Amino acid sequence: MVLAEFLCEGNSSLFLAHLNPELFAHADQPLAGRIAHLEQADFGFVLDDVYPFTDHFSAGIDKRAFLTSLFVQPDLFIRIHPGKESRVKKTLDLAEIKYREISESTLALPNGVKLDMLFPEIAKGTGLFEVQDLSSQHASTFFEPHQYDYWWDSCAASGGKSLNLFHQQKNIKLLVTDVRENILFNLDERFKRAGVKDYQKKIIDLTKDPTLYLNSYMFDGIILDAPCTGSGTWGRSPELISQFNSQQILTFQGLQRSIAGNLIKFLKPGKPLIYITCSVFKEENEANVEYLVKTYDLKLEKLEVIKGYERKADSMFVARLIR
Ligand SMILES: C[S@@+](CC[C@H](N)C(=O)[O-])C[C@H]1O[C@@H](n2cnc3c(N)ncnc32)[C@H](O)[C@@H]1O
Repeated sequence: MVLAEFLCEGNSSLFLAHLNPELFAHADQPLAGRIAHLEQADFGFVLDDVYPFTDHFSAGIDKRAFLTSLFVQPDLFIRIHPGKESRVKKTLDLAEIKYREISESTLALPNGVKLDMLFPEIAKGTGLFEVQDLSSQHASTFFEPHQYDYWWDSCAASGGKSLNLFHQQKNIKLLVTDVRENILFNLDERFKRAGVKDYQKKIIDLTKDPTLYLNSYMFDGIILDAPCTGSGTWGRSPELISQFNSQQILTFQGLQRSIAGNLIKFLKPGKPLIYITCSVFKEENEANVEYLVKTYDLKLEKLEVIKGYERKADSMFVARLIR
């Protein structure tokens, strides 16, 4: 507990000042310095013990930077609906909320800001912004939809990625599916607020062949934002680290392969499958891309390990594969 206070709260911890004044004397250092201090001192602290799955990391992940980021609360990111930018920023300025402007429409807010109290009009159905992690917003730049395309968001949940798609290109047809009926009710609410009316919705378990539901549909793009370990998001929910067992990685890999395998025949030749995870494990990321390329003769156009840990955001993976 004392070590957690030292790492997460630093010299703002009165608890630490009271319980361990000796350690408190080092608490004004930056986080990297506090970690180094604990490693050298006699506390038995080993940074690797905090997240014992680093052998599974995707290529390019800086182990020490990633582990260090776990002691910092990620920011809360919003993506403002087109045309609503000045209205949202004015409300935040009036409430004296400090935010980082990532772009004209993307803001980073301190975690814990009560957006529903600041913007009560949202509860009445006014769409102003989407709460969406920065890395998730970045992954969506891989969509590149064209006018009049027909897209399928296959694991849509409450529709975060679909809304990105619509904001990139209004004139598309969209099918959203998920295995969970309830989450698609949330999608309806969210789409309504965002003014999106024209979409089709189906509840489908994609571990089974969906031909019965889709007949001869063919899509210009398919988004597979796959169920995954979520290992790139555990900075927001560190309790999940201790509950996780590395054998689960291959279970998710199997699920992701099975879902992907059931989608591909519905993709028009020459069109993209956008494969996304919020995992930092290579088995769910590069290894799956390699598998999909080999098994279904897809062409890898580009992929990216999105290093959210460098930007107080989640870490994710995205690949654009062409049939
Ligand atoms: C990472 S979430 C998707 C998040 C969403 N795309 C967004 O941007 O908010 C993965 C989704 O896959 C769905 N899922 C899990 N197993 C599935 C299956 N067998 N068939 C279809 N969807 C499934 C889950 O219900 C969950 O909503």
